[in-house]
Amino acid sequence: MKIVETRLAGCVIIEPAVFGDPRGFFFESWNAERFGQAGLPTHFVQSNVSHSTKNVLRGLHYQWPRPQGKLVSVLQGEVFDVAVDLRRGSSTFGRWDAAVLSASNKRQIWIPEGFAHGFAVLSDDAVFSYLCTDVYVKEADAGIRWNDPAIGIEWPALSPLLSDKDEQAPLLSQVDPDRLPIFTA
Ligand SMILES: Cc1cn([C@H]2C[C@H](O)[C@@H](COP(=O)(O)OP(=O)(O)O[C@H]3O[C@H](C)C(=O)[C@H](O)[C@H]3O)O2)c(=O)[nH]c1=O
Repeated sequence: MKIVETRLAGCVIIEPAVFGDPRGFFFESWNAERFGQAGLPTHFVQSNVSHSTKNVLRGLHYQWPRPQGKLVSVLQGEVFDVAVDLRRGSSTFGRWDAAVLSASNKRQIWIPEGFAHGFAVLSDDAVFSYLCTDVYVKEADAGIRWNDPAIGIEWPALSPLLSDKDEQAPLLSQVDPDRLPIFTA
């Protein structure tokens, strides 16, 4: 397992050790002991799967209170995956980073609690799978606008298909600061 730092404090890309043979491949998508040794989470409480077609953009979502850390991966297709640090007090507050995750590159991203997360589908369709460190709490579900100029995410050229909720998401500047996560080292 290889860990690659991103521009965002605490957010890392994980390249699992992949074992190929004439039958196909095998890799551990999560191992509490190995993750613990790497300073990554050893406990998840919810696993999610979503299917999306080309140009679908889901995000940018976060949960506060009850923030969710997410270990995300792509089981089918390819996505442009984005994290934005929304933690008040973080050295990388308001900054974004992204990575292309695909079934073929098998890369994962660990997105700590307090980040907004989203992705855009680059392939014909994509199956997205992720583990969360807290459960979904509808009342705590929140989001910011995918194309907020103050954040300046450099999305691939696409005309995104968004949910109504995401279409209407606020700009970061429109969010009550008390509604934003707090950085905890
Ligand atoms: C997230 C979630 C949703 N739901 C229900 C609520 C809605 O009736 C339906 C679709 O929810 P939503 O449109 O919020 O789904 P996504 O747009 O895929 O949201 C996710 O997309 C971005 C990429 C994320 O990182 C979050 O995990 C999550 O916000 O599933 C649940 O029952 N449990 C859940 O954990």
